[in-house]
Amino acid sequence: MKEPRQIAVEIVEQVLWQQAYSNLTLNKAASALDSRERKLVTELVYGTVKYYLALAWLLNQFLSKPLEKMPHRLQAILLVGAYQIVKSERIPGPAAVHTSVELAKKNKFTGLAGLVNGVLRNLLRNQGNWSWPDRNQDLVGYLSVFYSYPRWLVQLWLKELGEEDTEKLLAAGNNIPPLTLRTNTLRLTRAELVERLQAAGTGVKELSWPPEGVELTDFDLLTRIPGFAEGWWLVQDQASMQVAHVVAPLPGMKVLDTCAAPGGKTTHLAQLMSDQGEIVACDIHPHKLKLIEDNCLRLGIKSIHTVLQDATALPSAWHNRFDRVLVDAPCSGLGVIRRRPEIRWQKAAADLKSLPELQKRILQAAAACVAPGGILVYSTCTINRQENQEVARWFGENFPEFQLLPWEGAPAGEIQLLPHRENSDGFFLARWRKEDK
Ligand SMILES: C[S@@+](CC[C@H](N)C(=O)[O-])C[C@H]1O[C@@H](n2cnc3c(N)ncnc32)[C@H](O)[C@@H]1O
Repeated sequence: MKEPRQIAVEIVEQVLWQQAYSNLTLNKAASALDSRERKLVTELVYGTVKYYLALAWLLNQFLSKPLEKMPHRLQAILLVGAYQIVKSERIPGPAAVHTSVELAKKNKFTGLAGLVNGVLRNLLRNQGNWSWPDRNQDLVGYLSVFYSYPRWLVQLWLKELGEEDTEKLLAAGNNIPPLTLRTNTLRLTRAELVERLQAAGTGVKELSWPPEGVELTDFDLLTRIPGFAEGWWLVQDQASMQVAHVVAPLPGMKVLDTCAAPGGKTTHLAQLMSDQGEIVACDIHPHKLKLIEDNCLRLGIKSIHTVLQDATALPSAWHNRFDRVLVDAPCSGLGVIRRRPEIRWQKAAADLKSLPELQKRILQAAAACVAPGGILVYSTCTINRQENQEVARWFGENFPEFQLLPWEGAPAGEIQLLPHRENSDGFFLARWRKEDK
């Protein structure tokens, strides 16, 4: 059986240099660990991946050869060690140094164990005197290194949000997000869910909004929380839970969800419709349709049927047919960085370029499917004007038969939710009504 720090180092290596997802890789490793070990590995992986740039910057101050020139496994050992010294509040510095030296030896870097020892000891000794890029000389460099984000992303947000909001957003993206569940109100009420979770020893509290939302305050492993197989709940962020309420479908309606997998919002729509009516849930990837179907089965939903469909080319037979149409578009995901810290390293500015074109094509196809007097909602989980406000503006200019339709909290008919303001994921929503001919 491998020890937790060894597991953490291996996962960090896979996430930083082999494009692995931290949550999936962690889940796979987690089942073999006890609760204490799992918490440690989770903290080390998320913390090290998140603070990669800041930790590399600090390590490089005490290395004669750049960190980036070392083998990935050795870099991972040094980074995990540095994370424990720089950011972890519960691991004593000397223990972090000692365990990192042992890891270097176990991973066949015996000749470099002295270097690991020296660098981490130096880092520890200089606590309180670490130097960062000069904020006055190089604001982008400072924010990028201190908060550990790529330069292009800091530049993008500085341009869009200004210095104050950008700095708050960068800090919020490093916070540990709350774990929230949506009650499956087709099976039980929120009060019943809270009662049953508490009876099983899970710490839980009701969210002030939306009415189905609860936050887990104390739990061990998600899969051990009662009610998963019984379909009592689904994991969903508070911002994401807003979307179905903005779509606001009624029982008996015809609803089209153009980009529906894995089914978080589409199953929420079914709940709000008391599972009465018809929801057509499309996705372009066949394997993802299965995720929607599995969720429907677990949650006991019958009103959703899945269709393998490219949303840029929706069938003409669907034109003017749907009372509600949701476009929860493929996007850059910059609003969910606090949940998936590797997004910041695995994406590049160039990856964002083609998205607005795709989003516009989907919106255009979706607009044709809205029945007269029906409602169209556009949402993304990103913070990037080109994919959000710009796409919404383009739509408004090119589809005059649609009028922005405000809702409580969004008097302009569109809203950008920001993690540092709402303590939720970053989300964008816009809503229009099609004229009633
Ligand atoms: C943001 S996710 C949707 C999340 C989903 N609405 C939920 O709440 O669980 C975007 C989805 O769009 C799908 N997608 C990407 N391009 C598409 C296209 N051209 N047509 C239909 N679906 C597409 C992706 O496979 C992905 O599942």
